[in-house]
Formats: sequence, structure tokens, C-alpha cells
Amino acid sequence: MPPLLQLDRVGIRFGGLKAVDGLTLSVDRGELVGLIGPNGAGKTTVFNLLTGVYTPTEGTITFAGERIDGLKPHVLARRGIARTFQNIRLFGHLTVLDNVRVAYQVNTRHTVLDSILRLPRYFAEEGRMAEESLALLERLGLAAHQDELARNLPYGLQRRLEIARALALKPRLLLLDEPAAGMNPQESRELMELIAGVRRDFGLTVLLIEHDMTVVMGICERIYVLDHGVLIAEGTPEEIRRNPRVIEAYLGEEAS
Ligand SMILES: Nc1ncnc2c1ncn2[C@@H]1O[C@H](COP(=O)(O)OP(=O)(O)OP(=O)(O)O)[C@@H](O)[C@H]1O
Repeated sequence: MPPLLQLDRVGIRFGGLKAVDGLTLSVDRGELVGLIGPNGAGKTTVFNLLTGVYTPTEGTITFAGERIDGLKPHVLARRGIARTFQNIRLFGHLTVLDNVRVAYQVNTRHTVLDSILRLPRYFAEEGRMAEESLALLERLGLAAHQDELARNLPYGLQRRLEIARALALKPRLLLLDEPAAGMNPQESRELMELIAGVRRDFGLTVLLIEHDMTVVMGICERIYVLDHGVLIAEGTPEEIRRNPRVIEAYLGEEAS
């Protein structure tokens, strides 16, 4: 079976800087793949290319057998690509439950007219969305916080809520941008288990950017390593751990 996601010699240039250069990468259905690399390696730019924030200046991106490079973010969300952000982007003034409900709305079938006329389909959809949102909060251990404002949640739970919101889009591919950033080791471990469990339960494919090596090595099946926009290694966690180019790239980061 062809991979769910395939990047073929993808590149993007910002002025004189090649943020991503000739990147070829694939993710199979159901895989959990890591994307790592020192600061400024181009990882978030890859996510921005996959979610339509940027259009590649070179190469092609194929998702579920179709070319997707250059499509708009909302189109890609509907096609099944959802993401979380490095800097949390929740609706801080909405409740935890409403943050998830809003995301569900992207997939609803009722029209604006249904809602204005308050047709039965509108109420049926609203009820279903509320139920599904709550089930999702339960799965992510957030149900007890459903009525709190998102901005009042502790940081670790805000990160979980971001994941809940991405899952509400019913994605086929989930892109997680440093989900363990700012967490203590205990929180990171719990998050790791959560991600692995959610992937299993929802039959998801996951591409994960993460600086925390324990997280990456603990849950990823394969890892790609970027440095200065270029792929320098690909392999199992064990292979990556021992790869001299990877060690060198990270030592360079520590020295700078
Ligand atoms: N919109 C943009 N305009 C100009 N330069 C950009 C833009 N977006 C990213 N860059 C540059 O591209 C390079 C890669 O950035 P990117 O954020 O993808 O790296 P990263 O691997 O995600 O880093 P970090 O781990 O620090 O988040 C950096 O040098 C960054 O300054």
C-alpha cells in the first residue's frame, strides 16, 4: 500500500534562506513517526507546508494518493490533516468543552440556514457534537475541567486540550508540534502514553516534532532528523541514537 503521506524533494525558500531543502519523507498509515533536529532545523516549516500555511517552492506533497501542496489550510483540515502548535493556540476565554465543540463544527453537516431556522437537523447535530466533545474530553482526562476557561487550565492540561481539539477534526494524520514542551518528566511520560493510546484507539497516523528525546525515543517507530533544512538521518530510534551525524548536529547546538 502506498504511504499515507509522501514528501518528494520538497523545498521552501524565504529570501536567501532555504528553510527546507530537498526533503523526501514518507509516513505509512498507522505509523508514529518523529521529526527532530536542532533549533531552526526547519521542523515547524515542514508542518506549515503540510497544513497549507506555506506552499513549497520545490517538490510535491501527496496525501492519501492526491497532491496537496498549495491547498488552503481549511481544505487540508477537511481532508484529514490536523495539527497542534508549538505555542498553544486555544480560545482562552472559552470553556474547555467549547474549545472542542468549536472544532467539531468544522465537520458538521448542518447549514447556516438549518441553524437560523432551528431545524431538527441542527439540534440533532448540536446534541451529537456535545456528546462527542465530552467523550473526547473524558478520553484525554479533561472531563473534570469541562466548564473551566481554557486559559485557567494548568499548562500541561492546555497542551492536552490542544490535542483534544485536533482530534475533534477527526483527522487521519495528526501533526504534533512539541507537545511535551514545558512539561516536567512525569507529565511528559503521561503525555507519551496518552499519544500512543490515542493513536491506537483512533487508528491515527502521527507525525511528531519533539525536543524531549525520552518522548521521541520512547514512542516513535521511525525518526527523521533535519539540520539546517536538510535531512541528515532516518531510522529507528536505536539507529538514530547511534548516528554520528545526528550526535554531531546536536553537539553543535549545545556548543552554540
Ligand atoms: N516565514 C518565515 N520567513 C522567514 N524565515 C522563516 C520563516 N519561517 C521560518 N523561517 C526560518 O526558517 C528556519 C527554520 O525554522 P523552523 O521554525 O521551521 O525551525 P524549527 O526546526 O521548527 O526550530 P525550533 O525547534 O526552534 O522551533 C529558521 O531559520 C527560521 O528563522
